[in-house]
Amino acid sequence: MMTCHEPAGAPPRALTIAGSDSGGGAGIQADLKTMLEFGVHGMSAIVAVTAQNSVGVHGVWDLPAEAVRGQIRAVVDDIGVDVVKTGMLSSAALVALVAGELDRTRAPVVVDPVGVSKHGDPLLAPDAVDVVRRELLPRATVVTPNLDEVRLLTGVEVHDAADLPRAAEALLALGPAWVLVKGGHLRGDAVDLLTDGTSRFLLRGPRLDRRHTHGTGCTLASALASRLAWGDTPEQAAKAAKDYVSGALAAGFPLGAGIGPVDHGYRHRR
Ligand SMILES: Nc1ncnc2c1ncn2[C@@H]1O[C@H](COP(=O)(O)OP(=O)(O)O)[C@@H](O)[C@H]1O
Ligand SMILES: Cc1ncc(COP(=O)(O)OP(=O)(O)O)c(N)n1
Repeated sequence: MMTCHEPAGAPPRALTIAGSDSGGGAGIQADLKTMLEFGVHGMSAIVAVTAQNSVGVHGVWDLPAEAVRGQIRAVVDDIGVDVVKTGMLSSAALVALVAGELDRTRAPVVVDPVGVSKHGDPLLAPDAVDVVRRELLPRATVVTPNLDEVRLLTGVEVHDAADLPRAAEALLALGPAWVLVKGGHLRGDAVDLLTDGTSRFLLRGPRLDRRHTHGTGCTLASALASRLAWGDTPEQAAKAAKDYVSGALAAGFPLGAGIGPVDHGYRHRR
């Protein structure tokens, strides 16, 4: 276990371990933009490169294990981290590697268990799902699944907001400290449930009828991680993240022929 001193005068340090989205709306690119918006120093370990745009994912290339391990260790062992966020991890071997590397830090870990893209393109191999369950989720401070990921990880089907507590319980049984189940794919209000099994917080936002929603999940998880790095409680961090993603989603803009990105910089364009 490495311990580093947070230098006086430096912002909190956040490491995203995720895939690259060439289109800039999701993945590492969304994470770093969000981290900048929240005033933390964003750092990255790229696990896979995707050729991706507004109409889909056209190619995926995993990085060699050595390259992923090297990036994580370079950051953790010298610079230090106040929070880690994981996103697309692609393969069973890379999920296992990342889970093991998390033991090198005591920082909180936000796990966004990315399964498929908005266009239905797979971003996690089928045989990696069980490794996420067994090796990654027990290390998570907060796990942030959408409803497809809830079904993939637990088999629980969520049809309306009343099903969210059951989904959260099934996820908590896999070992994370907190679960934030995202109800973005429900009808009606966009309701998310945050719980540690004792406290329960419903985060409710009006459903925004927008086409340009690419990157909502990565953005929410990175905002949450950034606030944790500043010392917020999970409740405070999740509320701030929900506000931010709602604003970014309301300001999403068209790019390309398909689904455009949420606007990570919306606060500068008002
Ligand atoms: N149309 C929408 N209107 C308002 N909030 C939304 C909408 N779609 C998603 N959200 C919110 O965005 C965040 C990310 O959720 P979601 O889109 O379900 O994640 P993912 O990108 O992983 O599928 C959640 O807080 C969710 O409630
Ligand atoms: C490289 C990469 N990582 C994650 C995602 C999924 O991002 P998300 O924020 O869930 O956005 P959508 O794909 O659902 O729009 C991705 N697409 N690419």
